[in-house]
Amino acid sequence: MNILLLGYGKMGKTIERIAMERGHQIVGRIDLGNRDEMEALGAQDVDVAIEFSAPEAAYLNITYCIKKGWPVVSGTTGWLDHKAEIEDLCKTNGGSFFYASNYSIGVNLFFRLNKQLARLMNGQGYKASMTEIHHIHKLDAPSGTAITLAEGLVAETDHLSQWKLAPEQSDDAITILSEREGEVPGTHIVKYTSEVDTIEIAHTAHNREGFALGAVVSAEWLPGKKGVFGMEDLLSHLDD
Ligand SMILES: NC(=O)C1=CN([C@@H]2O[C@H](COP(=O)(O)OP(=O)(O)OC[C@H]3O[C@@H](n4cnc5c(N)ncnc54)[C@H](OP(=O)(O)O)[C@@H]3O)[C@@H](O)[C@H]2O)C=CC1
Ligand SMILES: O=C(O)C1=N[C@H](C(=O)O)C[C@H](O)C1
Repeated sequence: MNILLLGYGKMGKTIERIAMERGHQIVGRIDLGNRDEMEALGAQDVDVAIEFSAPEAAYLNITYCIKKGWPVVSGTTGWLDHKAEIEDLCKTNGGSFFYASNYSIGVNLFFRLNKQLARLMNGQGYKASMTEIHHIHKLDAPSGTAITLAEGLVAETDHLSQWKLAPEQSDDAITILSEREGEVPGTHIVKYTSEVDTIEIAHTAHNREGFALGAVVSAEWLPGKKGVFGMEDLLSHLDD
């Protein structure tokens, strides 16, 4: 496949390597300085765009791809206030849009475990909290993954209705603590505490390979499908 990379930083470069190892061609590597190269590409030049850029850039990048008729896989976090607009645009234009806050298979299994644990813990008198730890270059907080975990947990917990970023807190919210340390690729911890004990589950990424492989597999899956998709569509075979 001919893949256009929108965002050529830590993730863009890892995705490039994995995509080439899987036999794909990279037809453009776009960052802030060379957007004219993207504008020179026609509808037929790109089979799929993979977008890992920055919170302030994602909305325009994805909009551009959809209007150009390119299927687009995005993993950029920190812009989801505009996701409903993108979904509408995709449907209106008959486009193909795939989004995940985290493309790693392990994290997507962890999302399911998180919801199962939340169902078990509901009404048992524990206080839930979450910690996410990432490298010091990360622009957004909390992480997109932490938001997905919090939404899953809140949906399964009767007395919770929202999340808050620490130090903010309230009785109806799960608090997310965001820590930034060195070059940590991504760690997420969900914790339940009572007066007598603590139960916690954690996912620790050792590098960016899992995120990048998931994005490339999603990009292989998307072309030819119309609409808005996510990891639950890609991984639906896990339910069999
Ligand atoms: N969903 C997932 O599984 C994962 C998501 N992410 C998310 O992906 C995003 C990127 O992460 P990462 O690669 O680590 O970040 P980097 O900062 O390493 O790379 C971001 C890249 O985007 C480029 N960029 C900035 N603005 C634009 C623009 N307007 N158009 C095109 N490119 C632009 C930057 O260019 P320049 O250098 O010129 O500024 C840079 O090359 C983040 O939002 C992160 O949270 C990360 C890992 C996994
Ligand atoms: O910025 C990162 O690095 C990561 N961002 C994603 C997020 O915000 O959840 C996914 C992963 O944790 C790495």
